[in-house]
Amino acid sequence: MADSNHQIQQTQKLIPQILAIGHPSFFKFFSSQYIKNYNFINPWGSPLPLDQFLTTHNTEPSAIRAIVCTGIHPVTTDVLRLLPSVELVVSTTAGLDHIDLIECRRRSIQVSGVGGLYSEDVADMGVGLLIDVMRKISAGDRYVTERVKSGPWHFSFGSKLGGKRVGIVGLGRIGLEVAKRLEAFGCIILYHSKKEKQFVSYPFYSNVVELAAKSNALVICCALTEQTLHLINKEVMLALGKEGILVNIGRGALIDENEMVRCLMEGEIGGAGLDVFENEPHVPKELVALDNVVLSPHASVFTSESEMALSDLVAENLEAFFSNKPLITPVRDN
Ligand SMILES: O=CC(=O)O
Repeated sequence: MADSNHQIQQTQKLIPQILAIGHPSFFKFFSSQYIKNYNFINPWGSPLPLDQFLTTHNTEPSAIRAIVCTGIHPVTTDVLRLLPSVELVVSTTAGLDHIDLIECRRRSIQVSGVGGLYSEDVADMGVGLLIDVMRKISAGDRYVTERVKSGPWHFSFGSKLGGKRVGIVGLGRIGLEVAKRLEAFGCIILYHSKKEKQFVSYPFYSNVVELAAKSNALVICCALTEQTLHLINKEVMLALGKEGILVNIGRGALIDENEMVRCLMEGEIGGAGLDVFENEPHVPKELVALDNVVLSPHASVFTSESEMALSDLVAENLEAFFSNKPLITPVRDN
């Protein structure tokens, strides 16, 4: 018995202990490929506070040098404080609003993100939602399957995508992919970003209200920060106007959701395609009833291909860190 305890302790020393913060499905998939390399300690679903959880699982907090997080639970200063030896936070998400980056910087904790891993998938979803709202694909599906099964069909017209002016809010990796796709559909691209990008010729608007006033649709794909919280407020929505469409593939709180619901109910904007919500998984019930709104369960990053690539990328970042090499996809400015 003593021997086997000793063996377990030795193994724990050799296999890095990693705190897994997030839904177990990713860790299950990841472990199916990299089970031998890492020992994941996942407090998901435990009612215990993290410190008690670690004690109960015989884990010495100072043995944990890395965290992998999937964005469902925040990596706060309090979490980091419990782990005095953490030197790396690996995020499986494009958005990093769940990580206290300031505390990481203060403690010189490295952070890795996903680079451009999801950009195409998220952009596809953004364009898909826009087309769906404009051409009423989901509304048409409900019309055919739930309402008028036997005809005759009298379904209201949608609107043409080609020629529309689309304002992209956040011209980062995802925004650029959205722009590329919509240009191919014949749309005119305008944008708002933290800074003007010299490498594109699209018109830049430092003011989102002005961008909205010049756009038929806004596609929101910027990061959620203190500065961008409720960036899309009543003024922006009124400027977008009664025919205007909002697509959100960023984070729910980028839009003032109560105001958006009111604008949709009162016809102040024309429609919305939403992959994200302010208090997920809560979705305002008013949205469910509207035919000019298309809802998606925060799914833009999820494809079988991206899951596979993500798993490899997380492993590569962990491997780089544990071999004292530079991270593959470090978060800049951290
Ligand atoms: O929303 C998903 C992500 O940020 O990766």
